[in-house]
Parts: sequence; structure tokens; C-alpha cells
Amino acid sequence: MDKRIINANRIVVKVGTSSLIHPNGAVNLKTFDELAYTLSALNNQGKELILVSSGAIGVGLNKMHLKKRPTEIGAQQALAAIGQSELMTLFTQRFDHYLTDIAQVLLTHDIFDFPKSNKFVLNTFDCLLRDNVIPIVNENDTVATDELDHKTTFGDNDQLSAIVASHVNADLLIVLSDVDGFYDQNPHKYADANLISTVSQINENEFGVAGGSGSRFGTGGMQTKLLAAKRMLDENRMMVLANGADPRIIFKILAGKNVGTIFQKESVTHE
Ligand SMILES: Nc1ncnc2c1ncn2[C@@H]1O[C@H](COP(=O)(O)OP(=O)(O)O)[C@@H](O)[C@H]1O
Ligand SMILES: N[C@@H](CCC(=O)OP(=O)(O)O)C(=O)O
Repeated sequence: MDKRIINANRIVVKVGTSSLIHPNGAVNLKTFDELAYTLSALNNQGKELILVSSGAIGVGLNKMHLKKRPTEIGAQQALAAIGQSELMTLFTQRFDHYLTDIAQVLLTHDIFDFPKSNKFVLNTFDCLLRDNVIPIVNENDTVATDELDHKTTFGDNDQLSAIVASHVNADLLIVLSDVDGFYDQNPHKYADANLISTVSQINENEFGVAGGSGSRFGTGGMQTKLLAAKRMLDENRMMVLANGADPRIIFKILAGKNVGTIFQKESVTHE
């Protein structure tokens, strides 16, 4: 059993579009509800939680009855703006049900590079966590200027979640996606792909088997999840990648059960 996971108190959870939106484009209400239930239960236990949630563009597409993501950056940003308020409405409804307060925090990847902004952002997190409010973070897609291919994608919450975990000095980053963990090849393409349960270092071999996004709405795929994991490993923090189809999996992770892929420097025996 991994004591560091069981004792983790400050936890960043990242949930991807693929877990929040069905392949047909509709909102996955089950995930929203189970996520709100799980994080509320942990919050009541005294854990400090930050949720990094994608889904603004996915929810925006659904709201505007669009089948696919526009290629034009402005149109994507407009959809993110439409979807973000809807996304927060969905979270507010579900978290209200469990009597948990939430807050919206929109960030850019570079915000922590500016000392003043860094201080303000960290103060905001501290105040929210002190008051038992769960911050729900997304990239501020309207102003984001990441050097990515803006034709098909912009922003990347996998790395943003690692940046946040790093700056708030989190004990653990949990990334929920539509796969059970990190495989030796893309499981959506190769039926004989094998799940890797522990990764202690990330180099060209790992990046070599990490493909792009598997869903219509996800963006980064496994490449950006590995970049997030690499940052965590470099700082001797832990990251677990697990399937977000049922976010109650977080309880199993925090009980030290062997689920998903754990990225950690030392190898620790699971139960
Ligand atoms: N080696 C791999 N192991 C697991 N998944 C992989 C791998 N390579 C590529 N993928 C793809 O990464 C996808 C998850 O990334 P993405 O679609 O961006 O999800 P999310 O919206 O959760 O961020 C999976 O659905 C899978 O198709
Ligand atoms: N900020 C964008 C998400 C970008 C992103 O990283 O998406 P994903 O690969 O689903 O985590 C949105 O909310 O749609």
C-alpha cells in the first residue's frame, strides 16, 4: 500500500472532455454527478481539492448543436466562452446537491511566471481551500496564447493541471480520461495493448508510444498527459492516470488500490 497516496491531503484532479461528453456530443450527466459526489465526500473528510476541468468547447458544441469543432480560432474561443458558463452551471447544480461550494478560476499557462499574478492566484487558491470551497479551474480560452496548433486545438489542461499542482504544492495529481491508464500502445487502435501500472521515468520510449487524442472532443491525447506526468516526476510528486467513466475511482486510488497508471519515482508496493 502506498502511504504517500493514502496520506495525500492536497489533491488536484483533472478531468478531460472525453469523460464529460458522450461520443454523441451530449453531456455525460453521470460523470458530472459522480465527480461532484466524490469530491464533495472527500472535501467533507477534510481533503483539499482543486478540480481542473476541460469541457468548455465540448459543452459549447452541444449547446450550439454543432457536430464538430470549428477550425477557426475565434470560433473555438467563442464556443469555449459559451460552453464555460454552461459547464459551471452543470457543476453548480451537481455540487449544490451535495452541499458543496465551488468557484471558477480561469488561468493561462504562463500566469505563474509573473510574480504578482503568481501571488494573487496562490492567495485565491489558499482562501478558497481554507473556506472549503472547491476551485474549478479551466484555461482562460479567450486570452490563451499557447504556442499550439490553433487550427485544431488550443490550450491543454493536462499540463495546466500539472502547473497548478506544482505551484499549490499538491501531494497528488489525478488525471481522469477515457482510458484505464497508460498503455504500451494506443488501446483505441490496438486491441492487444497492455496497461502499464507503474512508470518511474519518462523518456523517448514512453513518448514514442503515446499517441494523440482518441475522441472527437479531447485535444492533447497521451502526449500532453505524459508531459504533465514528467513535470510531476521531475518534482518528485505523484500522478495517477485513471479512467474517469466513474469518478468514484478516486476513492480506490486514495485507498492505495492498484488502479490505472501511477507515475512515481520510487516503486511502492500496492495492496
Ligand atoms: N499509449 C497510450 N495509452 C493510452 N491512451 C493513449 C495512448 N496513446 C494515445 N492514447 C489516446 O489518448 C486518449 C486520451 O486523451 P484525450 O482524448 O485527449 O482525452 P481527455 O479528453 O481525457 O484529455 C485515449 O482515448 C487514447 O485514444
Ligand atoms: N480549455 C478547453 C480544454 C482543452 C483540453 O485540454 O481538453 P482535454 O484534452 O479534453 O483535457 C475546454 O475547456 O474545452
